Amino acid sequence: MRLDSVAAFDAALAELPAPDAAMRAAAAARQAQLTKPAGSLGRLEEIALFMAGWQRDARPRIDDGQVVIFAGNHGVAARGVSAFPPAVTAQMVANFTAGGAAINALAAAAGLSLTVVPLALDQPTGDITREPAMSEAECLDALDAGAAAVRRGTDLLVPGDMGIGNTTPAAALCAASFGGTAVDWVGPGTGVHGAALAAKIAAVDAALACHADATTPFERLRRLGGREIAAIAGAILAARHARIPVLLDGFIVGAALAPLAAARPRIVDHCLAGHVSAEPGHTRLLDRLGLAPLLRLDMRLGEASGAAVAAGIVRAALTAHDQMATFDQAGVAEA
Ligand SMILES: O=C(O)c1ccc[n+]([C@@H]2O[C@H](COP(=O)([O-])O)[C@@H](O)[C@H]2O)c1
Ligand SMILES: Cc1cc2nc[nH]c2cc1C
Repeated sequence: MRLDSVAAFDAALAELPAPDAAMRAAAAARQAQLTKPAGSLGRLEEIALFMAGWQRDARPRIDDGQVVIFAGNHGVAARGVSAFPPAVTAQMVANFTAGGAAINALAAAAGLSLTVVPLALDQPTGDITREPAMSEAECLDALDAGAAAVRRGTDLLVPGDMGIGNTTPAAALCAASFGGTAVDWVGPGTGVHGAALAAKIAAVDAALACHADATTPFERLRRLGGREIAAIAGAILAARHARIPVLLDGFIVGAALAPLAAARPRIVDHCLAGHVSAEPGHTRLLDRLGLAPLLRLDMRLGEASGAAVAAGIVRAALTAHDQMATFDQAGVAEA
């Protein structure tokens, strides 16, 4: 799908497809016959039904799961809001491409492919404390790049982010979308403390004041977000229209959804929260999105790493759903 105009973005957000209720019901009927007390596989059972509804298959599978990492640079990083210099964004993209990052190992462990999409890394966004992050054309380019990165035939999308400084726009998007002030949403990110953390809080409060009149999902993304953040939103929206289930990573991926979810809460219906990040605002964000994380491992890396680990749980849920015997087949007496 193309997200190359504000009208196309607004229309995509306005008309969200629903899961296939008949396939979900067929999966539930199968699950009721599997050799276990009803409900005894806990959330694994709901995961199998969720996947059945979105994949439109009573025996859902992950044959072609795709991790996509979007990378962008942020003008606000010049304010010292990160523990690392902006050059690390491009250096980590090279590391992803060379195969040496955590996500390379974790995607391989989970049996997922990995795509890396660098977005104009030599052009940091505007400093959100005093100007819009992006022009309308830049934001549309990022949204459309996100949509274009979703491979046809993908059966699970796992979007991830890389962008030094991006927990600052992420916090601003959360506050603008769900209320509260900077202190409610700002945390250490890569590891800022003391005076740097105070500067980060001040930067988010300044951004909120500067862009208080941005009230639509597109304007919030454009003015307070970043290229990789808009691309993640575009990928998740495109996945919805292709009925591809999505496994969410940490604070930045969730924040990309915040402006969309504030207007259309059902945008998260095709999403599972892979984990809750150690970034403190993520707990609050998942609560606002109405999502319960699959894992709590104190991870705060980004780059889809937490979601890639959670993909192993989703795969386990689907394998049990597919491979277990029924009471009939196994000759086990029912309740
Ligand atoms: O995913 C998370 O919850 C998460 C939490 C803290 C930091 N990160 C990663 O660290 C970078 C942003 O941190 P910072 O301090 O530069 O704003 C960016 O590349 C993110 O992928 C990611
Ligand atoms: C080294 C490093 C790796 C990352 N991966 C995602 N965000 C990151 C931030 C840093 C600093």
